[in-house]
Amino acid sequence: MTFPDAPQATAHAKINLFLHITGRRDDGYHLLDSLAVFAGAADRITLEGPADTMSLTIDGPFGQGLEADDQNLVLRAARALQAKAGTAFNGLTESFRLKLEKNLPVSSGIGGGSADAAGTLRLLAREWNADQATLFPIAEKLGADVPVCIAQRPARMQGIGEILAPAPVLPDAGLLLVNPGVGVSTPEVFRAFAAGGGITERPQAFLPTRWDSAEAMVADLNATTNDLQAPALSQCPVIGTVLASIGSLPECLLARMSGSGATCFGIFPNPDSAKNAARILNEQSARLNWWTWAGGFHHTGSST
Ligand SMILES: C[C@@](CO)(OP(=O)(O)O)[C@H](O)COP(=O)(O)OP(=O)(O)OC[C@H]1O[C@@H](n2ccc(N)nc2=O)[C@H](O)[C@@H]1O
Ligand SMILES: Nc1ncnc2c1ncn2[C@@H]1O[C@H](COP(=O)(O)OP(=O)(O)O)[C@@H](O)[C@H]1O
Repeated sequence: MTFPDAPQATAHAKINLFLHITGRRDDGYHLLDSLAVFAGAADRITLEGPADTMSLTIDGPFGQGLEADDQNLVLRAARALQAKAGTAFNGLTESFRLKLEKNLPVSSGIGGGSADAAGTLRLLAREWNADQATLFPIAEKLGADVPVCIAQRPARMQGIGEILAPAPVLPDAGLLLVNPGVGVSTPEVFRAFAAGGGITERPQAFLPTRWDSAEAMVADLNATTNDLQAPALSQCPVIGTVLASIGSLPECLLARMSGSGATCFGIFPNPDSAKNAARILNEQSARLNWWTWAGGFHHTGSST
């Protein structure tokens, strides 16, 4: 049982509105230029109580198939912060029973695991009075997407994700997320990208300081792309069906894949038009058992 006032963190889905690959480091990691934003859809992490060692239980619609083992990003984040900033009593570092409510599909290009790691760091930082400067080096080691998930605010991501620059203030647009239930491996998609010819030389994308409407945002996004979409599609052809389905919905302004896939998003004039589109898509594709979510952005303003 979870107590109503148990400390909790929400771990919001990250969406790459565009993703350009600009180079490659000597260690093989790809350099990116990407606009990362956050959707209302979220996992939830709860600190259920004290324990002798860090422990984790998982529930929620996508909890099955995700192990609560040492590799889980919640436990890895908890232990990494514990080692740096944990409070000790009688010679023992404080540990907790953690619970993860997994609402976001796994390995799906919306950074659910990264968001969980960042949410766990925020939650435990409150318990142990750790500041953001302590969290960042830990976040970077946990994964390329974890730093942007700390603030969960729109940011332009560069480097491999560790360089965060201000993003435009977002409009109150509608967002539809659709995942066809097929997990996609991020390293394999990057490998397919490299095998398919690699980097396209192009001028850096222009981004204004704000967008006042979904239409203005989409006008600029139309000059960008997701470089991982074609390689992901070659590995997982159903992504093409998802993109075509989103693009055919009423009032859809843009249909694109997020991250390394397979989740795709649609941009709509406002959250209600996105919810209406989701209702129509769910009726059309009920037999396919796709995961859908519709609403708005989590935060519209950048933190940097
Ligand atoms: C592609 C992106 C875009 O936001 O999102 P997702 O599809 O994961 O949501 C991220 O860069 C993914 O970040 P993240 O999922 O944290 O990746 P990591 O665990 O650090 O890396 C997994 C593997 O992907 C490859 N990788 C990852 C990031 C990067 N910039 N270049 C890479 O080549 C590497 O082979 C690495 O071993
Ligand atoms: N709490 C977690 N949630 C999701 N995936 C996790 C978690 N902990 C570890 N993982 C592992 O991290 C990998 C990437 O997961 P995820 O962040 O969902 O992918 P993506 O960034 O593509 O959406 C998967 O192989 C998964 O097994």
